[in-house]
Amino acid sequence: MTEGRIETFDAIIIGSGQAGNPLALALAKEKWKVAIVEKDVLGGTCVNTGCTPTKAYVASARAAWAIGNAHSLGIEVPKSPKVNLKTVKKRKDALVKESRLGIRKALADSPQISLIRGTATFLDQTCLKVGSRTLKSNKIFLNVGARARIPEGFEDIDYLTNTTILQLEQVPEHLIVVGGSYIGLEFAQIFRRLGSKVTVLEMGNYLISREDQDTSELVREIFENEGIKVICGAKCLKGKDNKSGGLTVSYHQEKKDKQVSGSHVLIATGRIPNTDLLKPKKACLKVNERGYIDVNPKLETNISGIYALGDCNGKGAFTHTSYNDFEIMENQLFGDKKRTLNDRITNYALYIDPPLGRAGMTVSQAKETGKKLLFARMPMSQISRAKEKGETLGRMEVIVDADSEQILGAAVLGTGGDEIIGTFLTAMYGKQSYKKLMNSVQTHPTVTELIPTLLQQLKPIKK
Ligand SMILES: Cc1cc2nc3c(=O)[nH]c(=O)nc-3n(C[C@H](O)[C@H](O)[C@H](O)COP(=O)(O)OP(=O)(O)OC[C@H]3O[C@@H](n4cnc5c(N)ncnc54)[C@H](O)[C@@H]3O)c2cc1C
Ligand SMILES: NC(=O)c1ccc[n+]([C@@H]2O[C@H](COP(=O)([O-])OP(=O)(O)OC[C@H]3O[C@@H](n4cnc5c(N)ncnc54)[C@H](O)[C@@H]3O)[C@@H](O)[C@H]2O)c1
Repeated sequence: MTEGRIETFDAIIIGSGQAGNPLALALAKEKWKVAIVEKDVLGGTCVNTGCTPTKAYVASARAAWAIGNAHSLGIEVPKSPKVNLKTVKKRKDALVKESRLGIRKALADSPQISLIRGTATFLDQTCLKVGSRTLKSNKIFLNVGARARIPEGFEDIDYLTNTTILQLEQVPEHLIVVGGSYIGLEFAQIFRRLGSKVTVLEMGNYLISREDQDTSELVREIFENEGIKVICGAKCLKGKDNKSGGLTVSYHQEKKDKQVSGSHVLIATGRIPNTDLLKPKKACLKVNERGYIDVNPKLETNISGIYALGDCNGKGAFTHTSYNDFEIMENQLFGDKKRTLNDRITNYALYIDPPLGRAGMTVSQAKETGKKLLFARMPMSQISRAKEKGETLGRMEVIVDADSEQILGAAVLGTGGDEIIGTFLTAMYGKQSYKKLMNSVQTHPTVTELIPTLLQQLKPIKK
């Protein structure tokens, strides 16, 4: 099986992601001897090629948009600000570096932790190979994350992914975005606002297909009003690098073969877990047909002593879900063992502008439960704070179980939606009757202060 010297640890963590780093520190605090293995830079997707850099770009894009719209608030500035993508990138790089250095320092400050650079592959259920080293432990925690999925027909062209688009120093002339979901939409609006012509090609009949169709249609309207071309029902089949420069994407729509050419193509067609790199078969680790490692609510895999956390277990695909996996693991190891995946309420935000904050079920999902439902919706155009800001696009909506009076889900597409959604989420975690929130007094003038009014307007809806 293994040859040479074997290095033994109390725990081995693979991947310095949103679960791996805090777990290493928590185990070290309990005096465990820990190895954390990372094949790339520290911090994983969120820090380097996900949340931090994209939200830094969202802020720059928002500044460009605000200047363009300042005249509507009585501020006279040139309508087309000059965008310097090199400076935008430099600001982003500094933020990323700061986070990465923070992680490096925290890990280095603990004598219990060995940071091992390289790709880990299983040799058996307790041993891993990293370069020429062999590591052994009875506790192995996998936090290997995911990478961009490149569809067949695009492998050989000069495409961009969420990683490489963040290295550009010139704004693309015409960015074609393949995939109209979270990654595609955030980048589409960022680059439109920074000055690109943008075309979004989405295979499904509507954008962000996990949302209710009318939410998706409202997002499409907002995008089209900003000059983004949205083409749905477009199955992208292949890409081609043009001899004269630029690229062409061929797609199938309404039974016809069509094409669109642009200067750059971003592939945003989903993620695949990095579990293949681990050679999971060597450990007899059960991986599903999409490559995700099967776990139970305690994050245990089919192999005793091996756990999977974060995007690679397919139970969440967000930074907060990965971090929550760490919290569950810590509780299972050192706490009262009561925390599990079953406690988690779905929540996330789509960082377009205005943002979409989401908690719990969509209306379509709530209807599928067969419960008696109450529903209310309020347009942002009726909310004073939104009017004062001059940001009246979008709406708030909430869905309630009529019998238990508990909130099943909420969506806030509108100014501050990413923050406002937290009010609904808190009530949901508290398992309170919606009437508690309805009878609360919220601060004026905020969008949140209209949540009690929204709840007063709840009406039964048909299943
Ligand atoms: C463009 C983009 C924007 C996003 N924006 C948001 C957002 O706004 N909000 C949000 O909540 N989520 C967002 N996400 C999702 C979020 O980034 C991830 O869910 C989050 O980073 C959790 O990842 P993780 O901890 O599972 O693993 P990761 O952070 O991906 O870390 C896995 C680490 O494991 C390493 N690794 C993999 N295999 C091996 C191996 N065999 N040996 C050694 N090391 C290995 C990798 O190099 C990597 O560093 C975004 C994602 C993308 C791509
Ligand atoms: N704000 C956030 O929290 C945030 C932001 C970005 C990414 N993320 C995370 O990253 C994950 C991945 O995001 P994503 O947007 O890449 O993936 P996704 O799986 O959400 O969407 C991929 C989209 O590409 C489309 N598609 C697939 N193949 C296609 C083809 N050949 N032609 C045209 N369209 C095609 C699909 O229909 C789908 O709408 C998300 O699940 C999310 O958890 C989160």
